[in-house]
Amino acid sequence: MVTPSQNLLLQVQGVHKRFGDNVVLAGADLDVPRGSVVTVMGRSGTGKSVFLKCLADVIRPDSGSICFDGRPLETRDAKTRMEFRRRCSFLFQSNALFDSLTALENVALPLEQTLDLSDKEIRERSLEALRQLELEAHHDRYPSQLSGGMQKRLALARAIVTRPELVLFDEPTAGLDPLRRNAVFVMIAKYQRQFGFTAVVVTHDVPEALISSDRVALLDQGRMHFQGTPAEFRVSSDPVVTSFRDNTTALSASLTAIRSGETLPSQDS
Ligand SMILES: Nc1ncnc2c1ncn2[C@@H]1O[C@H](COP(=O)(O)OP(=O)(O)OP(=O)(O)O)[C@@H](O)[C@H]1O
Repeated sequence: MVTPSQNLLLQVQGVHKRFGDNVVLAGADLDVPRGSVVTVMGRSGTGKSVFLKCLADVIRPDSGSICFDGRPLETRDAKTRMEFRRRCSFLFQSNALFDSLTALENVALPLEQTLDLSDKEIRERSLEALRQLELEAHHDRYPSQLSGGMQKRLALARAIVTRPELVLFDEPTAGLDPLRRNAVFVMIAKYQRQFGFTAVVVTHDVPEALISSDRVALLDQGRMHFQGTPAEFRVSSDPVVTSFRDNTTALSASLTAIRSGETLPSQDS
């Protein structure tokens, strides 16, 4: 049983999830202080997305406890789960925008689904969200008529239009080039400060995560091997952390070399 902490918007303890024989989460914990950006890192396939979906109430854990604002998720009835959906938004890897809807209609959707507002109020609030993300002039465009960065901003406008307290970002930079990746992290930091939401981000982009997060966590073999500040992560002597850091540094060096046209030694040599 989790003892709720006032300072924590989310408290995750001992979450287990398996799919058949595949044990993905084996007792994962995470503390998310109010108003902070917490980034979960880990190797590919370690279960970061599954973990985030458990937080979003999209996947139900087999066991463990997830407390949102002091209330355990597992005991919530339909009404309070609806309330949770209003207070929490999920930004999908793929943006999950509807191609057949305009920017304005995409942003209006969560308002129509979660709040009892008039058509006029929905339009005004949707336009306001577009304005805040500097997209108002494009309100009648379809997602395919927007650039990759604008689509990301549109997805964020849709995620914040209900004024959520918690925003969950699943690989927000997936498929973007390095410049656009930086822009996405800047965007998250900027709007997190502007709107004051709490953010949990899942990413492969370790250098960017270490710069832009208040806290980071490392998921490995179903558990969080590390939780702390980026400064603590940089100097941690935990073997799992050092191995992850070394691999990331090696990968970064290889990518820099490829970008600058150097020939890399063969993997076989
Ligand atoms: N709905 C599902 N049904 C069955 N297995 C699933 C399901 N969702 C995820 N998995 C499995 O859970 C494991 C973890 O997947 P997940 O997508 O969470 O990893 P990840 O750490 O986010 O990976 P990546 O960084 O490559 O995106 C994988 O083995 C995946 O096949």
